Amino acid sequence: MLHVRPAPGPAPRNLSRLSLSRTYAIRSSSVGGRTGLCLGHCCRCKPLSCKCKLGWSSQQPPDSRQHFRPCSSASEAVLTAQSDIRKLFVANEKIGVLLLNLGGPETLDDVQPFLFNLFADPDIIRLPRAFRFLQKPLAQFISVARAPKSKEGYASIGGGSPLRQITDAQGEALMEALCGKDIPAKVYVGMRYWHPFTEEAIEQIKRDGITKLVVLPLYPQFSISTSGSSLRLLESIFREDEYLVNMQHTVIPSWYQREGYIKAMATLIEKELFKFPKPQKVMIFFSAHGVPLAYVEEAGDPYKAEMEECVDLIMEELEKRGMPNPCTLAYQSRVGPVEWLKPYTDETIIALGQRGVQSLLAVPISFVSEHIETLEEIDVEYKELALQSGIKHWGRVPALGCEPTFISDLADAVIESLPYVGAMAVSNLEARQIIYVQVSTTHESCGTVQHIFCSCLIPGDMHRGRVKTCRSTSMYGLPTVQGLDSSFFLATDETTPLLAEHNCYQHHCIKGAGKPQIGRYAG
Ligand SMILES: C=CC1=C(C)c2cc3[nH]c(cc4nc(cc5[nH]c(cc1n2)c(C)c5CCC(=O)O)C(CCC(=O)O)=C4C)c(C)c3C=C
Ligand SMILES: [Fe+2]
Repeated sequence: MLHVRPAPGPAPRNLSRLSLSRTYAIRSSSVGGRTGLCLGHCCRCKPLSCKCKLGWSSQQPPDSRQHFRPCSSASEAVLTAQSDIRKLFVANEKIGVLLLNLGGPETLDDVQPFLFNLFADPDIIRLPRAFRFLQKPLAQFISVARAPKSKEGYASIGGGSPLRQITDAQGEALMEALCGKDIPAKVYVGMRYWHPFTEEAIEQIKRDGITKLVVLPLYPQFSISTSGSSLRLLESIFREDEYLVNMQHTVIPSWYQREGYIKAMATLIEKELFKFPKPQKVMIFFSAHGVPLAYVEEAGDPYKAEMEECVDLIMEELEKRGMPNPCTLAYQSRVGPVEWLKPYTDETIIALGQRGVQSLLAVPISFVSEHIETLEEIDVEYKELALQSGIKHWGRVPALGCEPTFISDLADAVIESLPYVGAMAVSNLEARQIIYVQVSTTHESCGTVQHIFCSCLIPGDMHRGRVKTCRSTSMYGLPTVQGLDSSFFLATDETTPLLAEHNCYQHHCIKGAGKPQIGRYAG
């Protein structure tokens, strides 16, 4: 079935949630000793040109620790909410932002080992516990078998993935944007499957003596297979490391609903629409990277729900701008024999052609950099398929990359998360069992139920079977919703009975708990 929404679009939504962000904390752990990567210094902190009111010194001494010396007094701060945050969290602190991303092979020789790393990840190939010993042999087998096809793809886009360069540029831009907002911070890039690996970034963070860390996966929507996997790795790194145990941190697990991101996407779409002969007739075709269906249906991955909501928000923004175009959401890039999220992009393109759609604008929606699946799969394969299927006019929206509104919004997301950095004591989290929960708020005045966040992390094994039997310790959701204090919502088997009425908030267990219950945020 096609997920096609004709004009004029979805029911009106309360857009106040656009300002919501979500933060989580990770438990701490240990790390191997590799060289790390960081993106350098606060660009504006040059003598006499430093715009960071509470920023680093204008000097750049060889000892990186000195880069964090506050360079002005609190009296410079204006008494606004943001400047209060600055006063509280910037002075005498060394703030780090860790961007998490997938990573990609930089040369054709990297392709097979990169694929091995990817398939060896139990969040990518989810084997039952009893078969875990097969993970690496299987990864070896699949990576060798897939490498020739993947190499062809990477060869056709210049011999390697552009992901590292783009992510580095985003990190530089984010650092500049933070500095421009008077938050001096160092930005680090930690990739999941290729250099610079997350472990390398963490080593650099330790060497730099970061005291407050914001972890920001560069995936707008959360999936177990992407942000979840990276956060799980980070959690295992943090677990036994003395330094990391004491380093205050927070995580922004997804940010697809942020106003700046939505507006930046709408602007990119708008610009491309006007390249068509009849912009109002163009079908906006959102193509998201797929995940196996079982992730959503069995493991409770919020990816599909977040994706659909994200598309709705972008379409609402376009409607507000006078572009009530029809739109479709489909899922691409499936791998292997199992069923993935549907509708599939290729089948949808064919069906749209058969239905007489003349103009299609492809929008890559699950990733904010150009990569093999935009440059090869969409630009070459799907374009060809569309033209063969009778579609006359084809266009593609570029990935956000370093688009200024987007980067500025990421900087705001980091700043908004600062009050939550370190709010969670690691010791409180021992022996908790985590389940998936979806947290919603019900507006007393109108009765509207509004989705707030979906807690997700997650050792993968806990997704199997009934929630009540899960054994893993892991994620803790921290909703950063206006009107809530910074106490934590710990969705655990143990805390579930403790949840009691609290204002108008409800929690729903996605799996296992049946009926929605009135809950409270347990601090
Ligand atoms: C939100 C984005 C992504 C999701 C979800 C995702 C899930 C997922 N991916 C694979 C298998 C492969 N992915 C590959 C590359 C790749 N994947 C993403 C993003 C998501 N993956 C990106 C951005 C990239 C490209 C990186 C680059 O080098 O440019 C690949 C390798 C390429 C290929 O051979 O096709 C594989 C394989 C699975 C199995 C999965 C969910 C379980
Ligand atoms: Fe992928």
